[in-house]
Amino acid sequence: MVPPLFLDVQPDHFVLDMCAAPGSKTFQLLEMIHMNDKHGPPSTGLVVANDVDVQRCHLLIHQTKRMCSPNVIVTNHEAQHFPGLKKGKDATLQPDSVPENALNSNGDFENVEVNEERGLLFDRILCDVPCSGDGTIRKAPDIWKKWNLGHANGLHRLQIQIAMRGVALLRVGGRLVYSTCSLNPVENEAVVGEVMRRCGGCLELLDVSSELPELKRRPGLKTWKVRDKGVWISSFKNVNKHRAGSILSSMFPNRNVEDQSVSVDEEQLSVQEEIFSESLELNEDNEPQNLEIAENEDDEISSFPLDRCLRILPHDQDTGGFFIAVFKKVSPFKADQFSRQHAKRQIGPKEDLREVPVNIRRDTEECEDLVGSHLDGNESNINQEHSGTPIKKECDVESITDQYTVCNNSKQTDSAPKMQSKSNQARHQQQGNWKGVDPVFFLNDQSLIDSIVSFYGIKDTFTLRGHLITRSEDTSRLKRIYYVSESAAKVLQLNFRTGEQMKITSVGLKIFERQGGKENICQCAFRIASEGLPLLLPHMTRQLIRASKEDFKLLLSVKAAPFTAFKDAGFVTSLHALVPGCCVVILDDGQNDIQSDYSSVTAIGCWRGRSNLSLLIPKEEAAQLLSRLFGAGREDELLPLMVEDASPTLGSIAKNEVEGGEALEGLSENGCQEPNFDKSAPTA
Ligand SMILES: C[S@@+](CC[C@H](N)C(=O)[O-])C[C@H]1O[C@@H](n2cnc3c(N)ncnc32)[C@H](O)[C@@H]1O
Repeated sequence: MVPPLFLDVQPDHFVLDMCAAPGSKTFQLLEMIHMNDKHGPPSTGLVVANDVDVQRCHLLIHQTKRMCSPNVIVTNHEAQHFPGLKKGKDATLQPDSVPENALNSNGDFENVEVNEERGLLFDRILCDVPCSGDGTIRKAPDIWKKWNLGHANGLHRLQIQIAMRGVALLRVGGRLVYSTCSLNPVENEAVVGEVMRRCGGCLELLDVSSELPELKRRPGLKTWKVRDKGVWISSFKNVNKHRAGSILSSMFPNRNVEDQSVSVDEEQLSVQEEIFSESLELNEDNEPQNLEIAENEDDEISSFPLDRCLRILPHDQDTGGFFIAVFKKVSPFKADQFSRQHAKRQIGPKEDLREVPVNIRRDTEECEDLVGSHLDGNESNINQEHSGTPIKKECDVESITDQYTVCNNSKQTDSAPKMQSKSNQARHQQQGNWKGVDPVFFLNDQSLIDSIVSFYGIKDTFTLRGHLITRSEDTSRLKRIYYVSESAAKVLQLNFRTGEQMKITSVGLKIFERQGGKENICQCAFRIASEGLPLLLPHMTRQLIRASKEDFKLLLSVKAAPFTAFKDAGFVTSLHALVPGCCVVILDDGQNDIQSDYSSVTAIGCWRGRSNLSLLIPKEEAAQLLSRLFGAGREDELLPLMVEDASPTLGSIAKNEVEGGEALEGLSENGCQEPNFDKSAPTA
């Protein structure tokens, strides 16, 4: 997908994807963060993927899990109120949760660039905002049936809010991409123009004409009209005062009509007419009607270089239609850049009330937190279907403080009921059974960590302390342990220190799982989770074993086999040498230098019993691997062959072993199947 390609993401970047679900662009961003992992040190970057909709966050989690990345945090916030993680009075410290040597005298990680004073700023931000979706009509024709003008007009305000919050959270020098899959200028150029107007000189609209030269694009519009109630309106001054709450001055090319010095660009207008020629025949209810053009035709033209925006038209290269604008933040945002006077002169009556209190709060100090709130406090007729956004009432003007999170923070909401209605809170967090927020605790149990490190022989170069998190504080009942990158750990720490403003729905790569009921026969209570195996493998020095193709195939086919079933005598000897418990079997196909390049290694988590070896991966996964590696067909077609090949006594030996009390009980925690020798292997 195109918008992330204009972000120029590097592996050490902190990236925020503000409206991320279902997550196709998040996946791309993660790929970019990890692009050097195979041949260099692991990424120090981070992707924070956010969406307001809890159900859609599920999709997002599913999508990001495919990447098996410890460098991602999924959050559930209104993007326009995404928390800045600055120091708050409810901050709860977890001083013991990170190794002391990892902290500097301020209690931060060394070299940390996130801290309570500055909050969390991002190098790259993607604002793929909710939109009317009219650019996707070819692939989703239903949108056309439901489309009406109100969609775009209703979303305009929210789109500005989200983009402004993005600017506030962007580091100076950072890039922000604003994108929609709509071709309506009200959702596109109008938003870009308004954001630039509000940000003064702190934001540059980049000319990206030399980037992705193969992409056919059209320039952004500099002039357009706004349609409302069957009328095309060319200037805010022509808006009926009863409509001024819905048709905002920011929807027009130039708020400041007195400053108009440029004449109408006929070419631009004709492009717009072409795009909207169909809609000229329809009213808001999609019914044909006679067009009425507003009397006063003072067509406005934007003074911003909006032609630097990109319009991707479906027929240019057989794609959907979409819009992209690429910004660079060149200096910190100052409140006085969007002065009270300027605001009063240029905005409509309703906006006036909202913006003044914000702008007089801080005159000259850096005011990053304020930008996103300019338009808060007004009713919104957002179309929920297209945007995926619940229709909502924003915070009151009184609540616009520099603590955005007051409106969103679940902890604070109870004590500040006026700031966000309970029903609004519930809508965001309690869709379905899932509350939308997962507790996060750093794992501090050093003896537990030591037992894991020693059992798997984990090298010093792979630090676990400070990187392991859990969902429960009680380590005796702990079921799963997750690994987070240093970048994610920093942000989690900052989140604790600033009062857990960030509502986290998913973080960490599952790396260890408790061995259900096997503790008495195993020195280590935790086995390796398959998601975490690729990360851990290069750092393991024990419980590793290599199998020939033939033996690997056998293992995948039968899922559990006695040691005697394997052909390679060296493999059998190594099996005996392993400590009972979880181990990793690596496919030794003679082609890869396993020691130096783990990236293309095939390895699976297994259980080394007293005298048999069984898989610790789900049956389906084993079947897929079998088919991918060996082109093998269905399991039941394959099994007799394998058994014949392996040993005539395979089934009976395995069965006896189980009956003899070997612990091979269900591996339900990660969905693995309990080996069932009666079903899977014929007895001799
Ligand atoms: C255009 S889709 C994003 C598509 C996504 N970037 C991708 O590539 O898969 C817009 C998303 O914005 C979310 N959304 C709507 N309003 C939001 C808000 N106020 N804050 C954050 N997300 C919002 C919707 O739930 C929806 O998932």
